[in-house]
Parts: sequence; structure tokens; C-alpha cells
Amino acid sequence: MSQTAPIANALESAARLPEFIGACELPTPWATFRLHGFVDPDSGKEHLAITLGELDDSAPVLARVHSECLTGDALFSQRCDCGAQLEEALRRIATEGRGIVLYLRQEGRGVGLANKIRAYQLQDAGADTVEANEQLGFPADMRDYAVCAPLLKHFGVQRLRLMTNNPAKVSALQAAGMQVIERQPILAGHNTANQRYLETKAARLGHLFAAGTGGAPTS
Ligand SMILES: Nc1nc2c(ncn2[C@@H]2O[C@H](COP(=O)(O)OP(=O)(O)OP(=O)(O)O)[C@@H](O)[C@H]2O)c(=O)[nH]1
Ligand SMILES: [Zn+2]
Repeated sequence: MSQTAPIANALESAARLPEFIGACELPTPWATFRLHGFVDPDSGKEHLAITLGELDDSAPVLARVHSECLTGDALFSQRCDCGAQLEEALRRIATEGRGIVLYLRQEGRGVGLANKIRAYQLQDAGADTVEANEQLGFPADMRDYAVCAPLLKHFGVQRLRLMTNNPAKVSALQAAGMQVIERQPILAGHNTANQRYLETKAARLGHLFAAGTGGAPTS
């Protein structure tokens, strides 16, 4: 017992690989992609990959690591820029004929949908996106990108040309073992409703909304 328990505990605490569930066609206005489903056995979260073309490591892959935003991605919310960024990423991949979107189920920068609605309520009363998280007892960003490495490995992808404005995301992915060799800005969906939100992301979360460097060379 005393010999085996620590070993068992160590094995239980080690992150397990996401399980591939299946894949199907995903026709969109821009291309017919492949939609791949995975389940993370540790969190139970159902992550997605949306791919186009031959994915291997012969050339760096145009990629987006997109965090779930039900309000922006599915409900047309203009409080943020998520839905427009997702559309722009799929458009660019379609134009290039090759690429991948990892759609990670970490809603609300990891706090979940219910807490994001609580955060929005605080924002309606004057808080900014960071202050609202803090008032709820959360850090500004709770996301974890560890699942990305095994997901990309499933497709034989190692080197990314990442579409993001967030240098911290580039650093987090690199720390989690991915090679981000280029950062492509992805400016879309800016409007009067999300102007303050975007200004806060630039001022407090380090997002880069002008073409420039940060985290990895820009294209
Ligand atoms: N807690 C919280 N989460 C938010 C809020 N607005 C958007 N989100 C979530 O933020 C995540 C997207 O992160 P963003 O900060 O918009 O962008 P990013 O992924 O860091 O960077 P890009 O790659 O440039 O899009 C999604 O999970 C959204 O649900 C908010 O006001 N509060
Ligand atoms: Zn959003």
C-alpha cells in the first residue's frame, strides 16, 4: 500500500490525452472543412478542430486557437470581437486552402458561461472586463492551453502561423510546447459596442490591435 499508493496518485494526477471521437464534413460559406471531435478525459470538455487541406509538418500551418464565446460565436453579440475573428480565420484558411482552428471549450477566458454573464452584468454597471473578473474572485484570464499540443500532434502539426492579437496567448502556447513561428494579427468585428472592451484588452491584457511585433514575428 505504502509503495503503490504514491505511484497510483502520480499516474492519476498526470494529464491524460484527449480522446479522438470522430470527424465529419463541415460545409461553410467559405469552404467545406473537416470537423473533428475530441473529449478531454480530465475535464470532460468536448474540444473541436476545424481543418482544411493536408496537415503535416512540411510547412508551417495557418492556425487559430479560438476560445469558446457562445455569445459572440453563436448569438451575434457585439460586446466582443470573437465571432468576427472566427469567421475571418475560417475565411483566411479557405483562401489558403490549408489550416486549422482549434476550438477550445474555455468559455469566458475559463470562468464559464454563467460567470461571464455575471461579469457582463458588472460591466453594465461600469466595471471593465478585468475588474469584473476580479470582483467575482477570478484572475483576468484563467485559460489553459495544455490540450493544444496533443490535439496538434494528432494532425502531425508542430509549427504554427498563429492568427491572434494576444502576445500572451503566443507565450502560453510556446510554454505548452508549440512552435509559433509567426503571429498574424486578426482585426475584425470592431464596433461602437465593443470599443471600451477592445481598449481594455489593449491597455490591460496587452493585445496588439495595430500590426506590429509581440510574442512571435508578425507576418
Ligand atoms: N470573463 C470574461 N470573458 C470574456 C469577456 N469577453 C470575452 N470573453 C471571453 O474571452 C475569450 C476570448 O478572449 P479574448 O480576450 O477576446 O481574445 P484572445 O483569445 O485572448 O485573443 P485573440 O486571439 O486575439 O482573439 C472567450 O472565451 C470569451 O468568451 C468578458 O468580458 N469577461
Ligand atoms: Zn467573445
